[in-house]
Amino acid sequence: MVSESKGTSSFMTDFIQQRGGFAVIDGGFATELERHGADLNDPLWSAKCLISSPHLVRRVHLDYLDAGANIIATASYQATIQGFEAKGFSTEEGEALLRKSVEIACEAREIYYDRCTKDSWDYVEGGGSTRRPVLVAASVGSYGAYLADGSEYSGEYGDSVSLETLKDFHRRRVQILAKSGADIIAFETIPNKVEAKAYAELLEEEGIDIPAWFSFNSKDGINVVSGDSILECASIADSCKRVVAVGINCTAPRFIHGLVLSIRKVTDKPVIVYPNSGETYDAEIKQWVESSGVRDEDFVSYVGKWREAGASLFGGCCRTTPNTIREISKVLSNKSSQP
Ligand SMILES: C[S+](C)CC[C@H](N)C(=O)O
Ligand SMILES: N[C@@H](CCS)C(=O)O
Ligand SMILES: [Zn+2]
Repeated sequence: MVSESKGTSSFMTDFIQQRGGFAVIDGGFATELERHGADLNDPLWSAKCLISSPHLVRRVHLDYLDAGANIIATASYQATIQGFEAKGFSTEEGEALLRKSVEIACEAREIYYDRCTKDSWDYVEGGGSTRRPVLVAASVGSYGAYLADGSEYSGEYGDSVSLETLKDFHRRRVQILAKSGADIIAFETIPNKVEAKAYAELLEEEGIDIPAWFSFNSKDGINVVSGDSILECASIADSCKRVVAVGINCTAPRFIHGLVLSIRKVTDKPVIVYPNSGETYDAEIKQWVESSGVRDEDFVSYVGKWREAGASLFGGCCRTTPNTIREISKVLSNKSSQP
């Protein structure tokens, strides 16, 4: 969609500007799959549904579009060729499943557009009728996500996993997703500096011609989960010309404000935030535990502050729902219409 580097660099700022200064991302994808009855106790986690229930994947995308999302992320967070091969699929079949994750999201977008037109939900701008544009973001989870042991929340891969190992691990998936019809690649829940570096080098070496966002996770509001400095991590993202937004996801809401301020110190690129509910993930049982009592409403009440701190893309991650996204959309639209 965007092939020139100039086009890539202004891709997200233009999108945000056209939307009125902010954009809304979707919420917990796996969470909504589970709400519809999916059992994600599997090494592929949410990506299992690409095989077992693609109709549910499409349904979840539509739930988030109906809730007001401007950007939907594909079911490929834990979809890797290596993971599919471990299930007995061929390399070609694994590659096809990756493409399918984007195809389903694009289908959902078409259904949504079609409904908007038929139901006249579209809005009128400059006299002509138009519809809310939606971006499809191809999700790429970390090597730790593939390990399926929750190590995207520690970022500790051991000494045997080098920068080159990580680049080789992600290379083919990134190549496939870049040519899949997605508008942007969402590198999410990045737990450490070396993986950010691997992504940045891959984007460059492979001449990836669609934009990307880098989103890190933190459990103390100061560093990313591995203990690496958020400033260093965000600087890697800032230096990579394909990266059009930098931020934080799958992190407790109470840490977001400080992290946005830190990221702002090292980049002028749009800042993206999509926190989780504040609960903790138990990888043994693949369940979220220890509710901190953060409710959708509490979460949403922080959004204005995050915007003041310099963020412009907002959504939710694990354990957030279409309700969260509906509330975020409402809060932001109300703020924008205020004098
Ligand atoms: C973002 S976490 C909740 C994803 C699931 C994890 N990688 C696992 O497989 O247990
Ligand atoms: N977007 C992912 C989770 C990232 S932590 C999913 O829900 O599949
Ligand atoms: Zn998450």
